[in-house]
This record gives sequence, structure tokens and C-alpha cells, in this order.
Amino acid sequence: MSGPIFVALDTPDLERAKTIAGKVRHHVGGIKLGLEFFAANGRSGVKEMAQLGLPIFLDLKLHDIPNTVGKAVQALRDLEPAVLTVHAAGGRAMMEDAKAAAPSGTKVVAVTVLTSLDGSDLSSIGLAGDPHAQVERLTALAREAGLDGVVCSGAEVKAAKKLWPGGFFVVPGVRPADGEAGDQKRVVTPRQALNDGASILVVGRPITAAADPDEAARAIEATL
Ligand SMILES: O=c1ccn([C@@H]2O[C@H](COP(=O)(O)O)[C@@H](O)[C@H]2O)c(=O)[nH]1
Repeated sequence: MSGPIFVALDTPDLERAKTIAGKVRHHVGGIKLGLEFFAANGRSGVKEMAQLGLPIFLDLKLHDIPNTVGKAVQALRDLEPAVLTVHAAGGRAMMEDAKAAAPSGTKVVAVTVLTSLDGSDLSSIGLAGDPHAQVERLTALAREAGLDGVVCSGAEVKAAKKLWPGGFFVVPGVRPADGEAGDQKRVVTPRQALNDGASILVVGRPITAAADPDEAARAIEATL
């Protein structure tokens, strides 16, 4: 993969996704397509975006029983995404089945604790302890399940990498120093995330909501 920035094209509008990708393509290493894009455009939309020639990160955050997730990954095989996500909370067997069903060139990575959650959110769903401990627990589980890496916030990536030196670490929820956090709760700067061990950075609104997405991507790239 070339540059570390994957731009999150969170839109249901295929033409808008193509326009933004076209504008920022020289300043990003790939494009991330998530639930909003996939729900609106499906597999054909992913194929159309792939024609731009940038690596595709398919962020579907699959989370179900092992058989269902394995079959879903099987159905996605021909899209050959560079990166595909599942939720680590689905458990070891689910992650094993996802990895077994994925193409060999796809990195299957597990979401540990969403960057939009803090300690009080975890308490409200019955998970005691801070996000840090939960990220460490799920990173160890993802490693045991044979995945390629995890998704965590920049606040935990250093600890996760210490547990798994050869892992692939995806860090979303990054914001330039003066950036709006929005719904993200565990936020660090792109530079800090890379310093602490991120393999790739996921950047959405700081680029896509900017008046000039190309300039915004360029400015973030210049800080790295
Ligand atoms: O824990 C997670 C996992 C995935 N995401 C995704 O990353 C982008 C972030 O977008 P911003 O606009 O830069 O906040 C978005 O597509 C999420 O689905 C995440 O934020 N946190």
C-alpha cells in the first residue's frame, strides 16, 4: 500500500464518492467504503469504485454467527478488497471463519472498540473497564484467531502494537490538531497515530466535508 491515508467515502451517492476520490487520489493510499456506501450501491458500486485503481478498504464490520460471517465473506471474495473488517466481539470462531473465507490478498482486521465510544459508553453496555483494556483483550483474541490486524483508536495503538509487533493497525478517529471531533470520542492527530504504530489512517470528514478535499488531504499528508 502506498500512502497511509485511506479516505472514508461515507456517502450513499456513487457520483459524489467518485468525484471526491478523483480529487484526492494523489494524496491518499486508498479509499474506504463503508456501510452507508454499500447499503446504497452494493457490490456493483464497489466494482465501479475499484476502476479508479486505488486499493479498496471494505469496512462492513461484519458481526454475526461464524457460519453467517464466513458465507458473507465468501460472497465478497471476488471484490478482492485490500482490507475487510469484522467485529472482534463476534468471537474467535467467527474471526477464524472470516479469515478462512477471505482471498489471500485481503487483510482481515477486527474492530476492537469503536472510536465513538468512551469508558462510560462501555459501562452502559455492560463492559466494565476502560477502552484500553478491552482493546488489548480483543487484539490478543484477533491475533489468536489468525487475523491480520485490528482497528483501534490512536490512544491504544501503541499498546496494541506492543502485544502484536507484526500486526496491521488501522486507526480511524484521527483529527488535525484544530479539527472537529464530531461523534468521535477517542481522537488523536494523524501524526501521533503514525508515531505510535498505525499502519494506515482512516480519514473521513476532515477531507470529505472540507470545501476543498484535495487541499485538506494535502494538508494532512504534509503533517505526516
Ligand atoms: O472504530 C471505528 C471504526 C471505523 N470507523 C470508520 O472510520 C471513518 C471515520 O470517519 P470520520 O469522518 O473521519 O470520523 C468512518 O467511516 C467510520 O465508519 C470509525 O470511525 N471508528
